[in-house]
Amino acid sequence: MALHISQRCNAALAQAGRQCPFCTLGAFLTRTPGAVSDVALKTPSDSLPRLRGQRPAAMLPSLAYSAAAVAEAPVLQRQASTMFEELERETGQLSTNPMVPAAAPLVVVLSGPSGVGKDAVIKRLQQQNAERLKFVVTATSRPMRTGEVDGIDYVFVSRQHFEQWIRDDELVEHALVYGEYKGIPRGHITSALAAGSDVVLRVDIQGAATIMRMIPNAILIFIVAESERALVQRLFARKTEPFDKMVQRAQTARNETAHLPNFQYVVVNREGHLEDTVAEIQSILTAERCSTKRCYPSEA
Ligand SMILES: Nc1ncnc2c1ncn2[C@@H]1O[C@H](COP(=O)(O)OP(=O)(O)OP(=O)(O)O)[C@@H](O)[C@H]1O
Repeated sequence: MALHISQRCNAALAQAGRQCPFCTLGAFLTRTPGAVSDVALKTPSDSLPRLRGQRPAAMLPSLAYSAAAVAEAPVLQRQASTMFEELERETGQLSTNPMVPAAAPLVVVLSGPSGVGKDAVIKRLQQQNAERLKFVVTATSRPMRTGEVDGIDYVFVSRQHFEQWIRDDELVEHALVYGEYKGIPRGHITSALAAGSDVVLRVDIQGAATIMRMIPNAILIFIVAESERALVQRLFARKTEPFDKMVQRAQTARNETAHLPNFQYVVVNREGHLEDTVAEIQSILTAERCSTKRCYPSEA
C-alpha cells in the first residue's frame, strides 16, 4: 500500500507510485515500512532529524508542511522587490487599484402576506447587520400596536399628515392597506443610498410593484408561511386584529400569493424556524453582493 504524505489525500492511498490528482504538494511515500529515506529526498534538511525514527502516521502532518515549504523555497529565496521588478519588466506596472469597481448598494424589498413574519425577520436582520443594512422605516396612519416604537417599527403619523405627504409627493410609494395608509418617505431611501448603505424596505404587494418600476435593480424577496393555516395561526397568536380583519387578511393572502412570480426570491418562514428564514435571506444578500451585475450594472 502507498501512503500519501498529506492526510487530506487519503483517497489516494491506493495509488502506489502515482501522484495524487487532488494534491498540489506533488510528493508521496511509495511504500509504508518506516521508510523515512523515501521521504527525506523531498523534505528540507532541517526537518530530517525530527522525522527520523518516527512512524509514518506520526510523520504525516510534518511531511505535508515540509513538502509545501519545499515547493515554495525557490520563490522565497528571491527578494520580493527584485521579483516585482523582474515581473513588471515583463508585464508592465502592476496596478494596486481594486480589480473590480465598487459594487452598487443593494436595495432589498421584503414583502409577503400580513402576519407572515416580515417585521420579525426585519428585527432579526437588524440585530445581525446593524452596521451594514439600513432599514427604511415605513410610515403608516394606523395606530401603534403594543410594544411598537415610533421611528423604529414604523413612523406613525395621522391620516391628515399622511394625506398631506401624498399631495406634496413626499412618498416613493404609498398604498391603502386594510383601510390604513402605508408608504415610504422619499428622503429615507435617498439618504441611505447616498451614504452607500444597503437598504431594506418592507412593502406590501402594491408597493413592491411600484419599487420594481422605480428601481429595476432592487432585489424582491417574497416571504410565505408553509401553509394558509400556519399563516392564520400566527395572526391568531398575535392578537392584534379583530376576527373580521383576520378573515380579510387570510383572503387577501390567497390573492397576494398569485403575484409571487414577480419576485426574484421566495423564502418560506416555517413555524418556529425564524432563524432559518433569516439565514436564507442572509444567503440571498451574500449572493447578490457577489453578483457581477452589482459592479457592472449596465452590462448585466
Ligand atoms: N417563524 C415563525 N414562527 C412562529 N411565529 C412567527 C414566525 N415568524 C413570525 N412569527 C410571529 O408571527 C406574528 C406575525 O409576525 P409579524 O408581525 O412579523 O408579521 P408581518 O408580516 O410583519 O405582519 P403585518 O404585515 O400584518 O404587519 C408575530 O407574532 C411574530 O412574532
